[in-house]
Amino acid sequence: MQSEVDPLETVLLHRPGNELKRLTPRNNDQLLFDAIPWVDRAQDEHDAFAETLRARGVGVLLLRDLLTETLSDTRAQASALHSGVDERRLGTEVADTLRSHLTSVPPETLAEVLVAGMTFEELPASEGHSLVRRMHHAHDFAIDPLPNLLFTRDSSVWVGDRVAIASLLLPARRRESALTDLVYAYHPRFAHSPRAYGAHSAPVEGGDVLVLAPGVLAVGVGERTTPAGAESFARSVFADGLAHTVLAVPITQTRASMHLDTVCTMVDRDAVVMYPAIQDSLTAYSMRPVDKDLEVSGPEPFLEATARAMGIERMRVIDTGLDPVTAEREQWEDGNNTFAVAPGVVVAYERNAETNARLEEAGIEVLRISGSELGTGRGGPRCMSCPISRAAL
Ligand SMILES: NC(=O)NCCC[C@H](N)C(=O)O
Repeated sequence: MQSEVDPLETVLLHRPGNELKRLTPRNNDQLLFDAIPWVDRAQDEHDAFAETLRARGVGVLLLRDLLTETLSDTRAQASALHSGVDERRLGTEVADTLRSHLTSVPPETLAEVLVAGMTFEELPASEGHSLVRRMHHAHDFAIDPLPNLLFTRDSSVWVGDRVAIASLLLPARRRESALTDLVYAYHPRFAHSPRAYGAHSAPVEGGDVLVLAPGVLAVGVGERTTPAGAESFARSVFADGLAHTVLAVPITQTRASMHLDTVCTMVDRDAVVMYPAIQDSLTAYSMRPVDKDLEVSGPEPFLEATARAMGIERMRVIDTGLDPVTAEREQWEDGNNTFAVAPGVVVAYERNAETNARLEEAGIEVLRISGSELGTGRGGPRCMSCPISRAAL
């Protein structure tokens, strides 16, 4: 992975499943969804997204399949039970019973529990006495569901030939990286993939990381990725020789702009689509390696810093030219969260008609998908995809 826009070869997606059926008006805020999705329709939309990618020759890997295959390895199973069964929540009696039950189930069932979670009423029966069982409500979660696993972008990031397991900030998402970590550690397909960064480091989420060009990364710093996360990530990629410049890009700490890719994505080798409201104010600090340390300069305008680091004359911004209200509406609905499958070819939600029209006027091919249900989790095509390999041109 040398750039955001090189022709996509293989991508990791997660087809949403029963974990979405756990969302209620009482828990959706905490589980980071803005509405209650219609699950069958969300699955249809996701199938169409995967088919759009396959039709372009992309190899689509589904996280659920990889996880099930991974869990046939007993070391992976032990590690999954360690991260999935929380003794602090369950107490020793329930935790022991649950662990021994989950050790005896087939890998598909274990994968389902790890992804869709388990309520107290679904716990296996036991002979022992437990205050925990008596006092918890039947619908409380013994294992939390992971509805945001859909957004595979955020829990791991490939840079060059290395995979970095992201360190997710919010409790509702933290366990996602334990699952991706497991797949990369034990699935035969990834057996010898070298690692970068690690899930226990300072917070960095994949939606904040843009691979702008060979050796040049941008990392959004805002609601999810912290300054410490951006700096440690930069130190780690410099130590591994994966980059010569990392740009730390401050973004507003709001839900609308939770990651850098909600306001800016690359659509061509030298072009981005960007939320107009931030175009003139976005800045970047440049980090470069010097003698085992790093040098920090800036802040300076984002577009100048990126062009210089990439060695191009200027970064083109597809000027959506939208009036502020339409721009705000389409940004909220992930209009700027496009997913490049090749230089100048992106997948985008069809509902953002104005942004898509401007992209086409600028010569970008837009592959439209519907996302009215998928979008209830507040993420677009880029958020829902983790590119694993792109053809280096
Ligand atoms: N890269 C992204 O912007 N991902 C979208 C994540 C949405 C998810 N509901 C979250 O709040 O983390």
